[in-house]
Amino acid sequence: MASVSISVSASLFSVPQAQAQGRSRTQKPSPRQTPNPKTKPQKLNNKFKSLSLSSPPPSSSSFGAQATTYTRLPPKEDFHFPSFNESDEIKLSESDVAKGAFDNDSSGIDAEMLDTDDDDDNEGGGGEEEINGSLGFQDETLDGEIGEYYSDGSLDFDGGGEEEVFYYDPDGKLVNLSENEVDDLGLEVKEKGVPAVMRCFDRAKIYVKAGDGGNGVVAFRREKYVPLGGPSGGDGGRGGNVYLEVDGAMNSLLPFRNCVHYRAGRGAHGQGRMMCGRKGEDVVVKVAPGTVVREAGSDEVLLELLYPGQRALLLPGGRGGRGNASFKSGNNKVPKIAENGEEGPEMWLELELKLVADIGIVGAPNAGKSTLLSVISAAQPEIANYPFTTLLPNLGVVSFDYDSTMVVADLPGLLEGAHRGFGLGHEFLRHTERCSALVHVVDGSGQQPELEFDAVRLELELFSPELAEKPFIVAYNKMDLPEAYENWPSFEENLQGRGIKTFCMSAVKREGTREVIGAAYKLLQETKKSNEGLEGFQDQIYLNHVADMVQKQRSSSISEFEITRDSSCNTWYVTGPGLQRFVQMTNWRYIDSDKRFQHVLEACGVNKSLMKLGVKEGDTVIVGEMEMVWHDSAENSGTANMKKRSTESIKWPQMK
Ligand SMILES: Nc1nc2c(ncn2[C@@H]2O[C@H](COP(=O)(O)OP(=O)(O)OP(=O)(O)O)[C@@H](O)[C@H]2O)c(=O)[nH]1
Ligand SMILES: [Mg+2]
Repeated sequence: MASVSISVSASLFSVPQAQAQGRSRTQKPSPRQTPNPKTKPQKLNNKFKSLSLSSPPPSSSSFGAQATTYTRLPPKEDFHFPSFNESDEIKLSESDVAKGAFDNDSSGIDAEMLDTDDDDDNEGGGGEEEINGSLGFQDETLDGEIGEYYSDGSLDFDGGGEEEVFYYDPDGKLVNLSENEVDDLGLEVKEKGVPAVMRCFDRAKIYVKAGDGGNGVVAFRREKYVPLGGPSGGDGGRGGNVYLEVDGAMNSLLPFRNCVHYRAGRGAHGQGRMMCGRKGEDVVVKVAPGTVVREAGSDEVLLELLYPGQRALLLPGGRGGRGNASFKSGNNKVPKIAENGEEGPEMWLELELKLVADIGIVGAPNAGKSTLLSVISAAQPEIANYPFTTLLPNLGVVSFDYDSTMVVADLPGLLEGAHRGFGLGHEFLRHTERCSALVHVVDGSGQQPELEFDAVRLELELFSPELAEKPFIVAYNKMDLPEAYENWPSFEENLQGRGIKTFCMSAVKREGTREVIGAAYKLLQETKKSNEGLEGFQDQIYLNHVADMVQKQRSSSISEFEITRDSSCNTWYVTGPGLQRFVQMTNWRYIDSDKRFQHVLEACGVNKSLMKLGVKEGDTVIVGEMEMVWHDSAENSGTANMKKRSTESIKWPQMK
């Protein structure tokens, strides 16, 4: 293994890796490392200013003829910091993680960045730490301990006792703290995570709110020659609904990075002359096929939106408040009462995308997965001779003829230990859960293709046993290379001995790819056949159950309530969804609202229950958001009329 190529590969693929693994603040920096730059951003920025900008992102073409597939990371001695004196160019990863870390003036890298002294040079430390951080990757030592390599060749172990954190104190002095001390000080040390574009690719958190209903109004008809025209206040309009719709053109949840809040319009208020308010505008949130919806903080899946065109009514808008025309009755022909519009429900949602692909291409980094996808479909994924070229899944449509097509997903490479968060592939493995079958690409030119195959299989099994049970075929790639050609017979024999269907191909030369994809299609057909019964059923999935739940809660009876008492402050809490909704919709500006409120409390038994529980004169009673004071003077008056007694006994509302 040529050292140059390895160092380059390592430096390139470790860029996203360091991000994906999110080196935590508790990880111990290597002895030569200077403090975590995140603890002193100013220094880091200054450093970056002096180091960055002028260097055009170099291309990978001049490197990597020797790059190899890794199922585990290269040994420490093979890894060294790339020489920046070379005229060779380096291609930075798409994610621009390390953007700015290299100086254009490549007569050499900044001396401080390559500083191999053990001193704690603060000024140079920011740059060095960043380079180290971005180039860090993990390896397993002989005794199985997990360590992290850094570009200066140092190895750092996770499990080595109490972790340390370095930071600059206000005087600019370097301080080394244990984790506990950091917590005590309440220092905020930012964790490195996966880049936003990867984080938001298949996960999003959004806020949705249905529109509030418009208010009803009190109005009376006044018209020439129409004496006693009567009430004519119109009802408010209904609030807009929130829908979730599957948009076939979307293939990620990235749009939610910029737009988080979705609010439907509120209904217009009613007007005189019996004019009802306009309905609020609906809001349609478009999601990619394969989106799973949960309420934030809950594991329960609310919806699975799989097929383009599917539309779910998620939150129904609030009902419009009734105007006084609606309250006209034989007893009260001139009602001076109208309702507020009902508030629209709101919710934070967690969206998770699981791509809906028929076939998933899995394998170790650099095995040729993207090359295979580019050959069998019109997709043009990035292909390069270094691991982790693919940072996000790519989709391609393979069409055999007009009728038979299938969607194939090329996923980021899997490393041994991916289930523990090594590399990137694990982040995206859930996308294979919906695939009907898998194509496992193996780099035949690797040193031990069988081991590579087994390592990736193990990762799949560790991620999810169901995934490992999916039907799969193996595509042994790079047959055009002599090493692969030589290894093929033993590989084939080994796998066939285990009853695994194996094909050989050269994706670059487009040889053998048809057979591979033909076999994958056959597998797909077989799986579809066995799932036929289920598929028809899936199309009939009812998607409005969340809205139904909301409606059900809305229509819950007003007489279902609970009374609790806080004896320390003589306060009674009357709670119940029906009552709360009633309070919210009561418009206290109108005189008749008070009477109606009293009447309802009496009718649904709140007053009776309170008296039974021993409510006393002057106690506070809280119903919904309304706070009132209890007066039991009417009880002493001895009137037998409950309604009247209630009206007199409690002076509603007495705002505090
Ligand atoms: N010689 C030879 N090289 C190949 C073949 N297939 C792919 N390659 C090369 O292998 C390198 C990696 O190919 P990719 O398709 O990017 O590999 P990948 O598995 O998608 O890699 P990641 O996305 O990094 O996981 C590229 O330089 C390809 O040109 C092949 O059949 N023969
Ligand atoms: Mg790829």
